[in-house]
Amino acid sequence: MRSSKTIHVISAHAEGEVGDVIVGGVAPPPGDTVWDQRTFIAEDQTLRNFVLNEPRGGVFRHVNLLVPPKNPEADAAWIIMEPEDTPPMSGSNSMCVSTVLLDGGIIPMQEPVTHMTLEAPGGLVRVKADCKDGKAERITVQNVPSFADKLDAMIEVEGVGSLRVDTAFGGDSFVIVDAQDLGFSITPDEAGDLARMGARITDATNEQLGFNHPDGDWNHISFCQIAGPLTREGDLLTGKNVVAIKPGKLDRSPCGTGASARMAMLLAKGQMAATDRYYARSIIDSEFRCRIVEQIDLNGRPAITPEISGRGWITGIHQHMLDPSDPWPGGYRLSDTWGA
Ligand SMILES: O=C(O)[C@H]1NCC[C@@H]1O
Repeated sequence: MRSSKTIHVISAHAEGEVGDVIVGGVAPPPGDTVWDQRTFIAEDQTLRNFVLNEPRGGVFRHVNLLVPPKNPEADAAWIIMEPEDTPPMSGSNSMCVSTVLLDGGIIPMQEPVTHMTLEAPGGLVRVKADCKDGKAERITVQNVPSFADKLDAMIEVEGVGSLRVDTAFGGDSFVIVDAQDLGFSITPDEAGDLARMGARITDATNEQLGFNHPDGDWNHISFCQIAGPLTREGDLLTGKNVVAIKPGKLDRSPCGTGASARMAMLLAKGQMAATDRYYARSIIDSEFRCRIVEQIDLNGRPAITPEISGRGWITGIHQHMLDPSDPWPGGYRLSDTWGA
């Protein structure tokens, strides 16, 4: 057995969404900030291709690279690699990383609660982990500033016609559409159609509305959130949603950045009070428990600090290797599974 590189990975999922964590074998990428390191990874593509592409990866896989923190407040830092993007933040991936850091013994666990500050490319996130018997049982993350952007905008989507949409940022950028407007009930048998429709709506929104983060460094819509109806019991809003991730898969978790974006949008529309809670359900019926921690001002724009909470589990340990004679060191993608 021979290998020109060996990458050590602890695999995990959070409420159904895969988030592997590279814990060794990769030197920190160049860059003065974690954002600059993210940009290197996104432009260079070598690591992304190696871990995301087949035969090691697959369209369902997200991979996180632990890096030494740049911010002195942070206990750990990481870069998120998703099928299409290398994003500022990710809810399910932050929960996978927290689970691996604690259950894997990289950061000492304090029972019953461990507090950590993690540095994502998009900023610091505060983590509270409820821990018992050596297991981080629930990960609660205070996300980066989230805000509504365009409300009740109209776009034209091929095969659909005019569609009413909202756009919002929750650590990543979303177009949010009403599932009922598209005739979806968000059930597993609709998965293929939801993924294809979501990718088309994301493309149409980028062409017709666009998105610019006020910090100037995230200038497209990444995801389409197809949002089911909400029910209210007292101060608790509950609702299903599904997020289409380009080129053509669905988030199996309720999507933490999506829940953050949806809360910012609901607050802006007066459909959620700052004191309400929101339980987001996924297409496989997993749940993130969410709330608004505070309302803030983001460069003159009303924004929120969202909190998202879910569970993560380790699924295995892998060592990815590259035999020098392997003709596909960068792997490959085919549209049978990578197409929308
Ligand atoms: O929970 C989230 O925010 C994510 N899940 C996969 C895609 C998004 O980054």
